Amino acid sequence: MDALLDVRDLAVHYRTAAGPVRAVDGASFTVPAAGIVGLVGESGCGKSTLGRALMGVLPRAASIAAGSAVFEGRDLVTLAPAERRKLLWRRLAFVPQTAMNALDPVQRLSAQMQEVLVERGGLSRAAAGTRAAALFAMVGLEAGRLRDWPHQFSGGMRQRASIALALALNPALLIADEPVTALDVIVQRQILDVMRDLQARLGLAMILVTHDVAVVAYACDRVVVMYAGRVVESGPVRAVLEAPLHPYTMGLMNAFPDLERAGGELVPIEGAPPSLLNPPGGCRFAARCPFAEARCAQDPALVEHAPDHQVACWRAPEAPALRPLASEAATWAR
Ligand SMILES: Nc1ncnc2c1ncn2[C@@H]1O[C@H](COP(=O)(O)OP(=O)(O)OP(=O)(O)O)[C@@H](O)[C@H]1O
Repeated sequence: MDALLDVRDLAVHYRTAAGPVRAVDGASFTVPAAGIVGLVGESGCGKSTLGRALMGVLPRAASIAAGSAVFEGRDLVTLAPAERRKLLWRRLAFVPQTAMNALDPVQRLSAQMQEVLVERGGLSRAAAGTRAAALFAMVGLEAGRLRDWPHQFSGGMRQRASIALALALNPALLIADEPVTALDVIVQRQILDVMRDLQARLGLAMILVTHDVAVVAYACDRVVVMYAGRVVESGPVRAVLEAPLHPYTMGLMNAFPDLERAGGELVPIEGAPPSLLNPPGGCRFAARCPFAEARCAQDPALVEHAPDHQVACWRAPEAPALRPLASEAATWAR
């Protein structure tokens, strides 16, 4: 697989009074040059931190402690800030967790577009106006709405506008952090349709950070499942979601309603991810895993179990026998 981005053993720590919080603790995965990769896991598993580390927009208390993230042949971890800034918007763009963070509430959309297109992209004002209208059309917004202020937009429209803004300078990789989380299901689907359509038309790569496995199933080509700061399973969406190898992936699939049809029993995974201040040794999911055994006290490595399908679970070879059990609510009851 030709990787656009190759993340290896990436570790990101927050400095706190109690010691380092290992929010990302040895995460490895690749992103191909085109297609949508879903980065999925429960709240607190380190997805947002990972996305922000790749973008170079970590909060002050956080820093990359180890690993690499090679994007178009250059390691984002060691890249000088000035070099990294050159990549932002042009090669690498970001849609932050709330669209209101992407949009400036005190500027009309047209001014925000101009700022990116003229100041960062070097377009003339006239060319920027044409490009802004085309970008709005691409995400399904009327060009006339460029004159509006962000507060005049609905949540879905704001999300469309922030995607248009992120795509302004034709990036090769777009990282979107929970782009549909605050929206109702119908609007979620519309935004995901826009993202899929743009991916296909423009041929770029996207990383879609989400806690919702139904979003991954609906919109993504590949999936990277994160648990407690680590990648526990990754591969093509179909392979991973139709035949999950990790009990955490199996559990996530029971815990979310399907975007396309209602119904079906939702079974939560009891408990919560461990604190990343002092992560447990061995498999980090073991404490919540209905299939944990003595050997799970040892840390399972992320290995290629099937072509292009990686998993970190000692019991992955038994997955075909575990899957039917994992779909029963009783298995997860404590
Ligand atoms: N500023 C911070 N200081 C200390 N710890 C933090 C900080 N921000 C996040 N963390 C911790 O880092 C871990 C990962 O958080 P992160 O937000 O990346 O997870 P997430 O999977 O994206 O969850 P969410 O969807 O809730 O944002 C969590 O344990 C969280 O408590």
